[in-house]
Amino acid sequence: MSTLLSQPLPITLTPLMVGYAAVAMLVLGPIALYLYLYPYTAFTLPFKNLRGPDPASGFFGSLFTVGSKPIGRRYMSLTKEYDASTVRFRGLIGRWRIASTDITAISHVLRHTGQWHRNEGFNGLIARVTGFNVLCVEDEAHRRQRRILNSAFNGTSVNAMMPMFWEEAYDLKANVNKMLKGDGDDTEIDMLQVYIRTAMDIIGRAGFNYYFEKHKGKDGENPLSKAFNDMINGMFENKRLVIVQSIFPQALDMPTANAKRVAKSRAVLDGIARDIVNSRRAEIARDKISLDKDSYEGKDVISLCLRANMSASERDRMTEAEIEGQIGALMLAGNETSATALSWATLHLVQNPDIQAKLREEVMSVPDDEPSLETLNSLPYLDRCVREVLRLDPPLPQVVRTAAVDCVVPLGKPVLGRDGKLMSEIHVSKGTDFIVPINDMNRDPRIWGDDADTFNPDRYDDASIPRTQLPSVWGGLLSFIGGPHHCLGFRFALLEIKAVLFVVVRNFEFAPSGEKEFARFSPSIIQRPVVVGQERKGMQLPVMVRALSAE
Ligand code: HEM
Repeated sequence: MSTLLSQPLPITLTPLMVGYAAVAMLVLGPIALYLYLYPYTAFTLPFKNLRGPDPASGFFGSLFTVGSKPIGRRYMSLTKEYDASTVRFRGLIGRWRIASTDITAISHVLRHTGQWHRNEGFNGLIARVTGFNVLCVEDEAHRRQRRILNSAFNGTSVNAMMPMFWEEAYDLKANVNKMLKGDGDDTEIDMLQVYIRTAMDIIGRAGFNYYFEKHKGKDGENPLSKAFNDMINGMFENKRLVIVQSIFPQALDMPTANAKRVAKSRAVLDGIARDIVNSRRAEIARDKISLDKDSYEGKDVISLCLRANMSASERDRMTEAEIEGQIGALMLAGNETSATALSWATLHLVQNPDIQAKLREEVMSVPDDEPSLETLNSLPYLDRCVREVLRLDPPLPQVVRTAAVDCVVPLGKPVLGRDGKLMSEIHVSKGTDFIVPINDMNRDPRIWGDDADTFNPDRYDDASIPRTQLPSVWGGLLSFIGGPHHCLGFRFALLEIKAVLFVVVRNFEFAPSGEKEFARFSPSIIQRPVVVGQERKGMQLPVMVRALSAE
């Protein structure tokens, strides 16, 4: 038998036969792929009994059907339409997704990080552009990185940042004053750009003791922010490319102009990150900075991580590349999120002059320009306004998790399946996406009251709000999510937002600029304000600003 098998087959391949085989593969390959992606996957889907829209397109599935639903009500309206808190629909190229407003299911998915990873395509993309940092690693690597990073994001470390938040907030005030016309009139200012600059300066100082302003090149640009922005634009500018790259991160290895641009910027970013980490390490080694000193120096995230790393056991340490990778992570996670939240806050204050006046009255009642942390945190209306902004306009409107293994998701309330039977759990196959609809849950009238779509900081006067606890790390809101991947920077973001709002509301008055209407737009991960009719200009927040001291 073995001798027979080792004999060459008595077939001689002629060029004609090779040609036929190639044609057969070209014809049959796509057919086989089609049958696998569509009828086969649908037939073998363990949750095929769930209700949901039938795919409208082979390639896009139901994405347009889902995308056409109003923002903030996207998944809520689907679940209403199909009378089931959990629905299924097909996404891109045959990939099935589950969306759920069932709190037990959401909680389960967010907490079971061994079974549910962040979207693998997205993790791959982030890893390629910023390295293997906390934003894109899972399981043991995530736990290890997070343990070290926690030392920099705990309450004590973040509270120590207060003086720096004040300095940056007053720097913002000086910048806005420079932009104002000298005659005391209102001036139109794009406050989003103002906040982006401030948030970047804050993350530079707090994250890695780096001053963007001080490190400018001959062209007047900061090389780190230039490399970072080039990389992000390279990733997100072309919407079609974003889709391709998030499914196949390997697309960034192809020698396209875009991929070369991203790789070039990544190399610059890596080089600067290495220099920054080396400088922070040298400072620690020289003991130039003592943590006891009454200064912010030496308390930035990277310095604190380096110190925590030194005292950790070898297996618990972050590698050199991982520490350097946190710089990109901080710039990615900590800049636009806070800047966007501040922009939404400003827009709500513009659209609600009574609320703006009430908030101003409160912040003006504080005698000190730079109140203590305790005083800032004890301002009830400021707290309610921040809470309401993050509820109604969470910078991340949703997060997606992907099943890393075949698993089961329990439901708090059974749903009626297509076969008319009740389902109390959902069996899920590896690779299925699960959407956590932050936006929708933050606007659920059952939790937040009948006026959940309205900006109303007074809703928290009612101690029974929120009526149900979401799996949340702060304020009962899903905005920073809950579970082991909850926002590492939530304390940081809250203090930053409060300090900046305190300063801007105390010093400036905001009013609408003409008849502009604003809309919510999520071209990538973050939901930003755009001006209706000027969507091509991208995110912006042009509002009229007047200095109060000029009155
Ligand atoms: C209003 C501002 C912010 C909001 C609404 C926000 C929200 C979120 C959300 C929803 C996640 C989970 C993402 C996911 O797992 O898919 C997240 C993760 C994260 N955020 Fe924030 N964030 C904000 C500001 C910040 C700031 C200022 C920093 C840093 C200084 C930061 C650092 C991080 C990090 C490192 C993670 C990854 C945590 C992990 O996976 O373990 N965030 N954030």
